Order: sequence, then structure tokens, then C-alpha cells
Amino acid sequence: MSSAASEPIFADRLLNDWLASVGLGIEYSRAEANTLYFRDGSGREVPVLDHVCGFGSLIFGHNNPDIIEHAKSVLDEQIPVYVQLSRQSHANALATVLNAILRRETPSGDGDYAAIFANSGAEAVEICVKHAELERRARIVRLTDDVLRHVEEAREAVGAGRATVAETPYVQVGAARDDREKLEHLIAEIGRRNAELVAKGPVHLALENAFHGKLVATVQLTQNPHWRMPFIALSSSTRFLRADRPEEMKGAIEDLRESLLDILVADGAVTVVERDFPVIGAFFVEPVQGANGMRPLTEAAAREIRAVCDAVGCPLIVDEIHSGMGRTGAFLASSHMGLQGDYYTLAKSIGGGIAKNSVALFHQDRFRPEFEVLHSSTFAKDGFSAAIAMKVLEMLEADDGRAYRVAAERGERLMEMLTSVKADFPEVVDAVDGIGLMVALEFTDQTRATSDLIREKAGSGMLGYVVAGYILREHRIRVLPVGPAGNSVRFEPSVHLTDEDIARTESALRDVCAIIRDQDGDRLAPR
Ligand SMILES: Cc1ncc(COP(=O)(O)O)c(C/N=C/c2cc(O)cc(-c3ccccn3)n2)c1O
Repeated sequence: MSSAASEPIFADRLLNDWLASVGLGIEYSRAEANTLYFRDGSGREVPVLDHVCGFGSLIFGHNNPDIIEHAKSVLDEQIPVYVQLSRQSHANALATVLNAILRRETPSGDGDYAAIFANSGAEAVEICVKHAELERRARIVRLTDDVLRHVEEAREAVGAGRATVAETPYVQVGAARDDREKLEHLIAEIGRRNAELVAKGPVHLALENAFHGKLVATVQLTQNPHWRMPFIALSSSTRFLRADRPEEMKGAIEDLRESLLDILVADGAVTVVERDFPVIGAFFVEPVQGANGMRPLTEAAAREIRAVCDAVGCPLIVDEIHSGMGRTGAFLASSHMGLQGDYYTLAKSIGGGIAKNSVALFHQDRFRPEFEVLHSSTFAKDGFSAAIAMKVLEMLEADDGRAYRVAAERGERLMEMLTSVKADFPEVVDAVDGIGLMVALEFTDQTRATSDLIREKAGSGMLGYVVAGYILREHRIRVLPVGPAGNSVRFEPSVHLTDEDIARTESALRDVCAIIRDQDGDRLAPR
């Protein structure tokens, strides 16, 4: 395999060709704070304002000097990085700091979350899928043990002549007429049906336009069909629900309801009863939807989702991988809307922009200790990423949480600017949304635009990428679309965002909005 430049291409051939086609095929050579640098044809360093910031994984910016210094110091000390299956007190030290923060930021404030560390956000979510299944299976075992005990009681009662089996139970389970005199056939039919139900996997709940990762289980929790459908046969199914339609949520729960058959003896009669079966494994929720225009949940939706999980008995998993770690002006975005989780996931900025790390946190009332040895991975909980995570938490919590206040204030300035652009271009900007430094601007539907280029790119979901290529080329600012829609641009810079950065961004956005307003699409054409 070789490219026109005669060098062999073994990685990213398709991706790099596509990036070049939309004007994003830049190779960066240096990165610091909110700035990326690339070298132009004459070798000169060209600065680019970065609003993508590692898809929101750089709350303290690229190569933050304090984090880099800490990394160098721990490496110079030759800390043990990989010492699996030994006492690694740094894990509990990190979990202790996280618990103190969760006690402050969760609505119940009753803290005590067990921590399982991993290597990526999706792995943290996969861990939640696995732990939720442990919980669900434990509920199923309690139910099936009850049924086994009741079957023995029925056998004993009928055998001793203390109970009889009328017609109804046989009809209930559809037993054949000639089998209706034999209790054993009733028991066998109940056992067969229950075994079928137990053998089925769980159904998971998530919100429409959810993004929870792209591993085998998590890609089924990510609604984008382009990423999810090719692998749908590999994992449990998900019911995607609208957070703003509580009645629909309730209807979906009813629609998914399954019953386990049980057999009871009362007043000399054997009866068959139906018992709720735990089909739903968990409800996965992003407090701010990264792939859905950075839309935050409302407090009402947070209450509804909590009520659904309480009614169903499944864990509510708050996925803070994108929204957490201070990005929205609080450690947890869910603290803004009072969303109380049973599990929490964190990743991205916990790595300080230089390490890979993630964590799943399980409320002690639900945590199953055996899980600590059921899930593992070679690089998880390593000494280096833990040291970096401790430094990041220290920086976030410093000066009574100054970083959160800075994120909130910078986010307000950014949102003010976006709102003013929307006000001046009502026919071009459909929405601006988000919290803190997790915001997005969505364009109006351009699929019927008069400009051929704008219409075609909007129709293929590529308008946001072409706009990003234009802004990069003409304004030296890096933005990317949000999620599958593609007709939006996301802003998730670090706390180092300056007023000048915001002014430059405004100028670039007004330029693009004027192009779209005037349908001057050819100016957007990648060069
Ligand atoms: C809430 C949430 N839960 C789990 C994950 C998965 O974390 P990892 O990427 O660390 O596995 C993410 C990470 N987000 C990645 C992401 C979020 C997003 O909105 C778009 C894209 C993306 C990626 C490639 C191309 C286009 N878009 N990627 C997340 O935001």
C-alpha cells in the first residue's frame, strides 16, 4: 500500500484523505494551553486557537506546565507505574478525594462510592454495564430461588392432599388439556418459560442522541446508527428515550415489562402468579449531551429519570466523562440539575491532558465487592496516571474551587458571544446551548439551501466539518461539529480561554454566518 508521496501508508489512510477533503488535514507540531501550532510551507510556526481541546479532555489546556512538572517529578522519582496485584495505595487515595467531592456535589451527599479504574471512557462505561449485570443477576437469582422454594411447597401441599390445582393455572401457562391433571407438567411449563426469560439479556435505557463510547457494549448505548448498527448483533439492545417526554418514558418501561411465573399455595389452592422480572439493566444518562448540541438535562427530566430508575430498581448511571472534571463550572455537571446517580463515570480531563485514565464509581449500597477481581486490565490504576489525576484534582479544588468559578465565568462570556451571534443571524443560527466550557452552536437546516455546496454538505451531514475547515484556514481557529448531525460547531476550550480568544472566535463565526446567510457557499469550499 503506498500513497502518491511514495511513502507506505499503513494507518489512517481513509481518515487522512477525508480530513484533507474537508480542509482539516493539518499536522500539529506543538501544543500549549489553548493553542496548537503547525509549520507552514516555509517552516514557520502558525498558531491555531483550539476549541476542541481533545474533545473536552483538556480542562487545564495542552501541556499544562504544572501538570508536566508534576509528571516529570514523579517519573524522576521512579515511582512504580505497573505493579498489578500488589497494594497500590494511590488508588484508594484517589478514590478518597473523589468521594469527598461527590459528597459535596451529589444531591443526596451520602457519599461512599467504590472506585474501579480503567483506561478510557468507554471502558469505564463497559465496567458499569458489567456491574449492572451483576446486580441484575443477583435480583434474578433471588427471584428464581423463591420460585424453586414455592414449587417444593406446592409439591408437598398437593402430595399431602392439602391443596389442589384447579383449571386456571393450566390455562394461564397454556398447558395441553391432557396434561392438566399433572402438577409436574405445570411446574415443567413454568420452569421452561422462566428459563427462556432468564436466558435473555438485559435491555438498557439511554437518551436519544446519547454518546457513551464505541466499544462492543457501549456502542449500543451510542445512538448514532452509523457507529452502532454494524455491531448491533454483538451486544444487548438499548431503548433510546426522550428526556423531555416523561409519559413516553413510562410507556417504554411498560412496553418492556416481563414477568416471571411463580406458583403459590393459599387456602388449599395452587395458583400461578406473575412477578416483575428485572429486564432493564441500567439507565445511562449524560447530564450534558456531548453529541446532541451540548444540551443539558432539565431538572424535571433529572427527576423523571431518577423516578424511572427507582420504580424499575435499576441503577442510574451518570456518565460525566465529557461533562465532568469541572468543565461546566462544577466538578459534576449533574450537580447543576440535581441528577442523583448510583454509578458515575469520569475520564478525559482526569488524565491531565497527558495520561489515559478513567474511573467508574459505584454507590456502596449497590457495589458488589467481587467485581474488584472480576474486571481488570493491564494498564488500569497505574501509578503514573493516578499521580496525574491527583494533581488535576488538586488543581481543580485549589483556592476553594477557583477553577470551577473560572470555567463558569469563561463559559458565560463564551455563551454571551454565541447568543449575540445567534441574535444577529436568526436565519442561520438555530440554537446555542451548553453549560460552562461545554457549549455548541447549531446552524439552521441548510438541506434546502440555494447554494449547491451548502445544500450538498448539509445533506451529507458534513456542513459542520466544511465550516470547521474554513474557520481553520481563514481564521486559524480549530472547531469541530457535535455528534452525528454535523450542522453544528462545538466549543470545549480550557480554562485559559481569553477575552481576545472569544473576540477572535466571534469574528470567525460572524464571517461564516454571513457566508451562509448570503448563500455564498463557494467560499466554504476546501482548498
Ligand atoms: C459521555 C461520553 N461517554 C463515553 C465516552 C467514551 O470515552 P472514550 O472516548 O475515552 O472511550 C465519551 C467520549 N466522547 C467522545 C466523543 C464525543 C462526541 O460527542 C463525539 C465524538 C466523535 C468522535 C469521532 C468523530 C466524531 N465525533 N467523540 C463521552 O463523551
